[in-house]
Amino acid sequence: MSETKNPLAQLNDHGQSPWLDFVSRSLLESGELVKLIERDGVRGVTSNPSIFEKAIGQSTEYDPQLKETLDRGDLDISTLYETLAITDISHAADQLYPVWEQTKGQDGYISLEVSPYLALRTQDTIDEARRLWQTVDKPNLMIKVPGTEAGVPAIETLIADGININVTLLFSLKAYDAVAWAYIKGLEARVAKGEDISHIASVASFFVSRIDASVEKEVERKLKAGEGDADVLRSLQGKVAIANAKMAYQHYKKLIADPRWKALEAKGAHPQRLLWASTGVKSKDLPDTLYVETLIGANTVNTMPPATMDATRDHGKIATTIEDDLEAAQKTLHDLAAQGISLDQITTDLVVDGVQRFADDADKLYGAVAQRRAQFFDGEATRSVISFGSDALKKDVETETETWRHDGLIRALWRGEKTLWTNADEDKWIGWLHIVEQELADAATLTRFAQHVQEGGYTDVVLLGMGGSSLGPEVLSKTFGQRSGWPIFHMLDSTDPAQVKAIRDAVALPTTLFIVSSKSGSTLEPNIFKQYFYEAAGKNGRHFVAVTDPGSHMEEVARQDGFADIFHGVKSIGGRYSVLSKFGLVPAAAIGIDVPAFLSKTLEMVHACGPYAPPAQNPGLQLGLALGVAATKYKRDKVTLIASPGIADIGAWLEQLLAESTGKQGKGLIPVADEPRLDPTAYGNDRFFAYIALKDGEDAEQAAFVAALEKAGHPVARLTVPSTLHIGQEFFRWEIATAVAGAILDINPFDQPDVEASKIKTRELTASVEKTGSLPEEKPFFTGEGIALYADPRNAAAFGTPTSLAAALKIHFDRIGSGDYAALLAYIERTEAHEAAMQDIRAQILNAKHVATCLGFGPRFLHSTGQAYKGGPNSGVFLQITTEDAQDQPVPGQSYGFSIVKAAQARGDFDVLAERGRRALRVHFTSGVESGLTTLADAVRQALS
Ligand SMILES: O=P(O)(O)OC[C@H]1O[C@](O)(CO)[C@@H](O)[C@@H]1O
Ligand SMILES: O=C[C@H](O)[C@H](O)COP(=O)(O)O
Repeated sequence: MSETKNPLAQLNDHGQSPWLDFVSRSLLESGELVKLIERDGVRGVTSNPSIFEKAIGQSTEYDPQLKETLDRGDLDISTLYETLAITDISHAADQLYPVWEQTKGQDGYISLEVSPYLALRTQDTIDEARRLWQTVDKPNLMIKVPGTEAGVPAIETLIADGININVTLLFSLKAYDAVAWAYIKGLEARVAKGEDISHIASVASFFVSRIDASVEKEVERKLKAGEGDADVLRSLQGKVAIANAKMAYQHYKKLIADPRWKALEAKGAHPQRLLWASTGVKSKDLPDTLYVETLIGANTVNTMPPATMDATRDHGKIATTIEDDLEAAQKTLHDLAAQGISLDQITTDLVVDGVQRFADDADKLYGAVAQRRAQFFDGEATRSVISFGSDALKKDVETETETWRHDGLIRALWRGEKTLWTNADEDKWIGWLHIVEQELADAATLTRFAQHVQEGGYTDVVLLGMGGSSLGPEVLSKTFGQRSGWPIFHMLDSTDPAQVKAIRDAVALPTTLFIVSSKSGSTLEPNIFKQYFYEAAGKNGRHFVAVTDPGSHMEEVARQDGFADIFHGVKSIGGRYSVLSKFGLVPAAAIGIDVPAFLSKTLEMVHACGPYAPPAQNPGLQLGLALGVAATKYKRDKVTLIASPGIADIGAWLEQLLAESTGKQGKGLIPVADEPRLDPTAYGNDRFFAYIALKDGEDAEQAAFVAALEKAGHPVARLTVPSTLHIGQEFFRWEIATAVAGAILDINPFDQPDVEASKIKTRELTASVEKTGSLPEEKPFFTGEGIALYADPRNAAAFGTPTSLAAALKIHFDRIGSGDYAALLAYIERTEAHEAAMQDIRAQILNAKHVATCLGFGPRFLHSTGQAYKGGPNSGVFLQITTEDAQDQPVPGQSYGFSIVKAAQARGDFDVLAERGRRALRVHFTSGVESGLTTLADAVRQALS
């Protein structure tokens, strides 16, 4: 060896291994790392989230790999980041491998940190470390685990697994002691299992410069405040961190002299070396090699950022120093305490701050990856623009976005942490978050089913179900339309006998496939629909399939009656979140929709809304925050849905999602779908508009109307759907948005407590029919003009003895105040003509009162908006419409027909509305629906004129 070693390379001679605290694609590809190893004796590399943020987030070095990866297909942001990081880590491991071999596993390591988001959760840290260890699969990898309280048991378990661990974020002797013992215990556990411990390596990364930076701040504060002894305070600068590290080294010596350690050493264990981390000086007043020169000693590592490494190579003074001036070090620590600065407090705060800093940098890193994903992958999933209408709402949403980012709340949502909502059982209801990937993996089942439908020569498919079991399939069938060569889709979600009969008449029974859909399997309607059509179809179970949750009553029925197939739902998915599970997909497959293509497109939105997507760019989160903040802070709780004609039916699905999820405990979002238009300036300040626009399918008038709404200062979320195949993206976006809005509203978005109440009332009424043969007598407070008016005593008192229907309606409508909504609940056949007639009546109320108006057909809406009407804010004014039915249809096996069921449902509904103190009036048509509708429309006109 003729050449003199540069100072950096001399460190090895003092028993210290220099490691590089940096990694990047160019460092590895340019041969720079190999040069550092060969020329400077560098023996390892460390990375952390901040380092990857610099490498990936602030350069274009990774663009080629990103592009190439995305060209093969979309990935979620964390997988995308990991693909890049793991490529670097593996590459670095290969370049360091010769060092690992030469030093017999003492050095030659590359460290990869577990996600900082997990630093406070033990089991997640263990799972993540194991996953990374297996994925990288290199013997010279170290997994970095924070030395937090949650990290300590993880370290013990991982060491016992045989994984090399770099314990990071250590600041205090106490924390160091805990992790040192975790290492010892982990090794002992291996010995107890008879496993080898000679190949396991670990370092304890003691952070240096951050301590001095904190002390400096405290010293400056004290000097400014004139507290303490100024000279002593000044003398502390640049000394405390080194003193603390020196004490750690003394502790290390004690630990390796402990008999428990000695026993392990005898079995070939490597000591857990102290690694000086955070050795780049943070203060410009301190020498750049300070945290190198003062901490040199046997069996230590110093991981240096490139600048510190360059400075050391250039002018470092290398000598063994770690045990120099121990007394002075002790005095420094004593002086610090005497000046009233608590090192304990500083180090405690630094752990919290360290976790947050790494998480903040990880947020930036994922943000940068997300941006590149958007740039290189034309996923189109994020095309949404929210115009807030006011700076205040915009600012509040931004503040809320920052809270969600800082506190990692979107990840809490994806983990199903129930504290995000009401701490009830929300964690049991998040299966919908992962259903798209799961259904994609099971796509073959649906392809087989589609084939079965085609081979069966079916002309018609009839879906029998309510709410979440029917609204999604309805959107899909209307959005995709009749596919040539595939059966015609029909749906029954009404107990109106005329509607039941209309479906029966519309289909060719011998070539009809019935899909009986009910998650619970116990819902009244699908059960009686099945009885009716099973009889009608000659009890031929082969023409029936069931979609239901495993073990339900419906499954039992399906088995008994020999159904052709039974498809299972997922128990952790509630009805209104089930459209992307078999509940939406079985009917989709039956009418010829390309399910895998549909799901693949949907997955792009799942990725865009994923746990690692930056909150400001997460389309579902942004929509949910806007909805939640607008409702809670600005009373803009009437979510008015406007959709392009080609996807218009999504409004009905959204009504259920929003209303049933959020309308409870006197709070909630009131969805307003398919409402006639009003002059944009005439709307109240209680509206939030959402415009779901089909690209290339926009209606010009509608688009102009939306632009005018924005101009008038209303908040408008514009969501662009690139094509009908993208409709699944809207399902997922809105599911996330609803769950988020639920968190802001502080309700459980996954239960429907008030729907049950009217079901109970209905059951009581049908039970009484069983006994007496008819529904209990009720007394109208007005009859005439072919109608009868009913109300509970409290509501009836408001009407006195009206002289006409119009007079009663006037009293009723006069009860509507600003901020209220008027709802029409029509228990009549849902035909185009009836819908048009009801929409006319709705328009009259809207034009006269300028309040939000809703229209629901019973009993369909009971499984949708019904929850919010009863459990949501008491701002609804309800007009229930019932009719004498011209003709009944029997319910096989029951003493009553559909007409009685529908009447019992309407009465049960009304009773609960009354019980909840709602303003409600029931108009009953005694001479049939057609004349009743004409009479009602006239009376409404008079009442409002
Ligand atoms: O699929 P099921 O269990 O028959 O339920 C139908 C609908 O009834 C409700 O449970 C209550 O209305 C909805 O949430 C659900 O979508
Ligand atoms: O393992 C290395 C640490 O993550 C790194 O040294 C921290 O350094 P910093 O305090 O400069 O961020």
